[in-house]
Amino acid sequence: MKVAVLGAAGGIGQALALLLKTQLPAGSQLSLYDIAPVTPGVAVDLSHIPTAVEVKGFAGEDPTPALEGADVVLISAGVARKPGMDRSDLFNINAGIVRNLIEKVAVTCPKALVGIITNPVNTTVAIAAEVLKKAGVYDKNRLFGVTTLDVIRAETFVAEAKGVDVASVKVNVIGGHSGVTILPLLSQIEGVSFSDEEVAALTKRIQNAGTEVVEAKAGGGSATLSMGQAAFRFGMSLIRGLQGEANVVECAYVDGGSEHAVFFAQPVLLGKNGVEKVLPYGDVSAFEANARDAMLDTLKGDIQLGVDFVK
Ligand SMILES: NC(=O)c1ccc[n+]([C@@H]2O[C@H](COP(=O)([O-])OP(=O)(O)OC[C@H]3O[C@@H](n4cnc5c(N)ncnc54)[C@H](O)[C@@H]3O)[C@@H](O)[C@H]2O)c1
Ligand SMILES: O=C(O)C[C@H](O)C(=O)O
Repeated sequence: MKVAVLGAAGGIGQALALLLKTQLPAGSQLSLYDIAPVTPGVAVDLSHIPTAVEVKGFAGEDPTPALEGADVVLISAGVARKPGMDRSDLFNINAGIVRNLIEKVAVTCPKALVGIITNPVNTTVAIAAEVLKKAGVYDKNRLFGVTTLDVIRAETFVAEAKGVDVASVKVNVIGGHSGVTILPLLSQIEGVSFSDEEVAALTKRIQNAGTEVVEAKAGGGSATLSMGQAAFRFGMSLIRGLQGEANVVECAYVDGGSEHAVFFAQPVLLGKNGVEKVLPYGDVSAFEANARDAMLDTLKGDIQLGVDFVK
């Protein structure tokens, strides 16, 4: 198994690379790429950790050597928010970065499963899809927007609020990855109940959790450590699916034939070809149905921005 991390010298990239180096299956290869010249050094640093995972680092303008033979590509290359910014404010810089990297993926490892972390995810995933279509290699089952951070936040905040074991809390988060497009389905969580006020407050906190971190870091970036963990969880699920493990399910932002939007985050069954099956997200409360319907114009607008960028 070869996993490539693009943006590997960054806050997310380094946290993710550390987790992958320590926990990828024995015999795996970890390939780190970033424009930052420090990247080969990050790889040397990690290579001193005694696990049976080979690490190589690549810097410079061309990610091709890092992508050769990759089974999974996780992309966190790009700029992060500062206080006062929305994720959409990152579009001007990150759209071009994702386009250029995906152009190389299309040529070098078109069969790889690609997870996009770079914001604005609602738009960068659409950009990636259009680039892959242009190159004639688009397979909707192999492209994912990584929304796992919303899931782990929801699990953490629910467990805190209800005083239950966090390991027992499972939450589907549907829609997209920004503001009102993040919709945790709190009504489905087994063993706990919420008042209307609690639902409203928890939903808002999960939607604003990225901003909570951006403000707490006071200009020093956005979530990196929790995102490293989220990307690791998602990347490992992709790998477990590729290896033929049964019942590997994660919520992800996919082109899955949703009735709501071309790209929509919901639970997907992962397998040897990426998305094995897009699963129904189940029953929702009236509050959740309203919130879902109310987000759709925003989500569709975000997607269209990505389509127009590549055309
Ligand atoms: N999907 C999510 O839930 C989620 C969560 C947190 C952050 N993010 C996003 O992830 C991205 C990265 O965040 P971060 O905190 O790691 O930022 P960071 O600034 O710490 O790291 C970004 C890295 O990307 C590299 N980079 C820039 N342009 C590049 C290019 N063309 N090719 C290769 N590497 C390039 C930089 O050198 C840097 O090392 C941001 O866009 C952020 O908004 C997404
Ligand atoms: O909020 C951000 O800008 C980063 C990320 O999307 C997050 O949810 O933490």
